[in-house]
Amino acid sequence: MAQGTIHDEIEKILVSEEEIQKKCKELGAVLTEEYKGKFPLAIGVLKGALPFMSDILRHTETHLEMDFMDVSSYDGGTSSTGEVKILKDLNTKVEGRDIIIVEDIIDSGLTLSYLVDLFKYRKANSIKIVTLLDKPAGRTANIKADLIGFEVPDEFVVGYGLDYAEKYRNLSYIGVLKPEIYGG
Ligand SMILES: O=P(O)(O)OC[C@H]1O[C@H](OP(=O)(O)OP(=O)(O)O)[C@H](O)[C@@H]1O
Ligand code: HPA
Repeated sequence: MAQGTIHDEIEKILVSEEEIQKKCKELGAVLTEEYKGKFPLAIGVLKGALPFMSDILRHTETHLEMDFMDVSSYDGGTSSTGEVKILKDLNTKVEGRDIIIVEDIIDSGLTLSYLVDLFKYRKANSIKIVTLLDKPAGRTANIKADLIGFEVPDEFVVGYGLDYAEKYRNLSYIGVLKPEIYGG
């Protein structure tokens, strides 16, 4: 990796670009099987899920519709505020639809449990959760994903959609920042 770039700010890589791409292919094939003959609504949770949504759905070989919701509970920091705010709602009706929620990470689980309750209330026919990362040690809400890419340890991770203070989303891998980056 080139010196003098954002890569210098990464202490270690937890999941490489190659591992992520291989997993997107595998998970896409699972979705292809599960939604054969159906027309699911894939909902990406902005902004973090954007790279994963793009990569996994390119390997999902069935008709599907895409929409996005922007919810936020981290306010740029490293711990959840505990309050989920809708910043942008869907343009699509959820009633009667088979929903695939695409997330980058389940940490406390608050974001997803809020969304699952919302889509149940809006009368979805079925709801499946697909997440690239699962951080079980962070969990406070009782929620599990149906499809998980990788389990990560109890550390704040960045890259491939995941940010710290809105930065690092453009890395092609998942890593942990050097401690001095949080210093100031
Ligand atoms: O399980 P939780 O503890 O709720 O954490 C997971 C959520 O937190 C992050 O989003 P954030 O609110 O930071 O918004 P962002 O995707 O725009 O960065 C992440 O992208 C998930 O959506
Ligand atoms: O570990 C994390 N990194 C970035 N964003 C997050 N949102 C929840 N957990 C995380």
